[in-house]
Amino acid sequence: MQPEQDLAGSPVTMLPSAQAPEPAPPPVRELAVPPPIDVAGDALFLDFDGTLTVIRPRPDQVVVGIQMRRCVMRARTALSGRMAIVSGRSVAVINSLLSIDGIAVAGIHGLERRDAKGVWTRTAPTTGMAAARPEVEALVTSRPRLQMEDKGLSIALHYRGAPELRTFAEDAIGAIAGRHDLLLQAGSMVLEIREKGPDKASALTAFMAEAPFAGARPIFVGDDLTDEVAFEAAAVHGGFGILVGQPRPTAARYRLANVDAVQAWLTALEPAA
Ligand SMILES: O=P(O)(O)OC[C@H]1O[C@H](O[C@H]2O[C@H](CO)[C@@H](O)[C@H](O)[C@H]2O)[C@H](O)[C@@H](O)[C@@H]1O
Repeated sequence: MQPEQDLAGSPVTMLPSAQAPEPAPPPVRELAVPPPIDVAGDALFLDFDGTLTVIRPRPDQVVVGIQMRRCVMRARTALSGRMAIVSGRSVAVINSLLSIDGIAVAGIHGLERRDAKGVWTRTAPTTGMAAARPEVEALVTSRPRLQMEDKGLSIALHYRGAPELRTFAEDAIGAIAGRHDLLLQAGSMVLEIREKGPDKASALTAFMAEAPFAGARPIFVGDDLTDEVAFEAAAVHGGFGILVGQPRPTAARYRLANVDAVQAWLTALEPAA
């Protein structure tokens, strides 16, 4: 190996990359189980997939358990309506899967929102998304084990059924996002191209500016990487996040192990004094 010269002119021996020291991974904090919900002062923001429902091989296989639905309804009543679902799914899909009349929902990661009074806010679709759509269709035609989920304001490319295609999918969808000026967002074995605009953090912030959420302490419960910004937003508003799943570097303050633990935590909510 030839020594190279550093800026001061001294010879510097370059290590082959195999010998270069790996940066230490960030330490993973062990998080405590969250305290009970305070029904007098808390507002609850719930992610959907992986939080209220167990992850399934395909998005259309998901169902909400009867008991979980009851828990969510009971919590909403106990919190005097200070509850919203904040999901990557569309509001329409949340409505049909959860089927709770009038519940506040932010869908497609915040790009659409129906508030507690039933008022809608929706990001306008761009021509970029329209131009990207046939390109994603062609991609999935070329690799049928990838799955396309068209949500209008975003298109998800799922590789849960073909994990070995992850790098291919990242490169291909990344190029499409770049060509059409769309955001690329990674989730749980999914890559999404989406319109620019609100995310889960801004959705939480928007709810917190309105009745009946204003003045409450926000708690955001979620499992996915896309929930991290909402954990941070909850903290900014004086609350905290609860990570669902395995420990990982996170902005959440507490952790629940899985969907069953979320249900148990919701079931144990304290009645108002
Ligand atoms: O924000 P969320 O409510 O957690 O939604 C995130 C995405 O969830 C769905 O995909 C994920 O769940 C599927 C069903 O369990 C699973 O098959 C997929 O691999 C996961 O990524 C949903 O299909 C997406 O649209 C949401 O963005």
